[in-house]
Amino acid sequence: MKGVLLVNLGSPDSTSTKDVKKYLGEFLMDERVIDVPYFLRWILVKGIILNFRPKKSAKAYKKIWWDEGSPLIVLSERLQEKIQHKEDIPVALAMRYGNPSIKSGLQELKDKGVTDVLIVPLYPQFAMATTETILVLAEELRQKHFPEMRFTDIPAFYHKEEYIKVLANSIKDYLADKEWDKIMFSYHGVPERHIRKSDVTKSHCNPSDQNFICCKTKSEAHQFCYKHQCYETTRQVVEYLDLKPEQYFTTFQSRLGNDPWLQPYTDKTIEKFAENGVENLAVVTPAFVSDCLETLEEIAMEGGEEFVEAGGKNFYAIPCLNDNNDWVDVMVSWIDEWKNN
Ligand SMILES: C=CC1=C(C)c2cc3[nH]c(cc4nc(cc5[nH]c(cc1n2)c(C)c5CCC(=O)O)C(CCC(=O)O)=C4C)c(C)c3C=C
Ligand SMILES: [Fe+2]
Ligand SMILES: [Fe+2]
Repeated sequence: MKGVLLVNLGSPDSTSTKDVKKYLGEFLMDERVIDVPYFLRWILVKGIILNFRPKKSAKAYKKIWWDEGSPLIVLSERLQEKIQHKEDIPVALAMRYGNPSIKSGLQELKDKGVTDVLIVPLYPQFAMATTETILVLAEELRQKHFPEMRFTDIPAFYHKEEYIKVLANSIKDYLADKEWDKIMFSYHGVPERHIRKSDVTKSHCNPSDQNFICCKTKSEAHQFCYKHQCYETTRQVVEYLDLKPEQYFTTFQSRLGNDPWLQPYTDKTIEKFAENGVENLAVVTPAFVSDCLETLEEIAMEGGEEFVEAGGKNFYAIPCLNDNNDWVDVMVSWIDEWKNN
């Protein structure tokens, strides 16, 4: 029997510093997130980051937490429920870090008699810190606990026409009654090193190149190049919306530590735009399928404040696709395509 496992990033169980510390410990000890040798990672995470970050992050989580729980989890649950409503095979939800775990999601499917699982990482663009770590952990769990199961996965869908269409229409609908000068496409950042590590050609990607020569040059590296896939998402959306070059800009947010991350940085660009006379700025965050700490706090709250303090007037944080009905239909069509094959 066939079944589906949707997988998102995950959130702490609550906004207590203790739960946030536990969650960040699991997240940041992942070798595909902080990709340094184990001993160095242990010192960095357990010896340094976990001593100050949980308190700061817990404060941020408190600002966005809902009565029902973490927005990321609640919105992922709503998506799963709507998909399940339209599907006749079991659809389960799991998180890469925290709860519900991938192991519990697979167990839930197993209990319903599922042996053939479609794993759907809820990330439009591939990154080793997101898609890859989900697939690696799922395979480890399969070998250890679910050897009778067979897995297929939905690869990064940043270039799929139907995804671009729902994303572009969600932007258009949200901004329909608003006056805006520029749309910023803000993607979660990754260290430049991650881009080099994921380059299957070992020589194509140049993550610090601000002219995107490598991203525009056709290469098999693009199948796993986060930077290329982000710019390609922007390119296809602006083409669909028929935007002029001066009406949009791509940036990267949420950096951690002192290594070089993908640039230009969102926070610095928001400030620069306001200082240079942009009055009405809209921000869309296409690396996230569900609204979360990084969109609700870092962009909508912090970014909005920065913009106004630097002289901007109106700041619009465009919601993620969340449980948008057209998005649900696209997901159902991809599941059906696999199911009927
Ligand atoms: C080295 C650190 C990090 C990498 C690499 C990274 C990549 C990455 N993350 C997301 C999506 C999300 N990240 C979220 C929170 C978050 N991310 C990091 C660090 C890295 N992310 C931290 C420390 C945190 C925790 C919050 C904080 O302390 O600031 C979230 C939100 C989770 C929530 O509960 O709402 C998401 C979603 C992507 C897509 C990505 C690479 C492409
Ligand atoms: Fe992150
Ligand atoms: Fe590139």
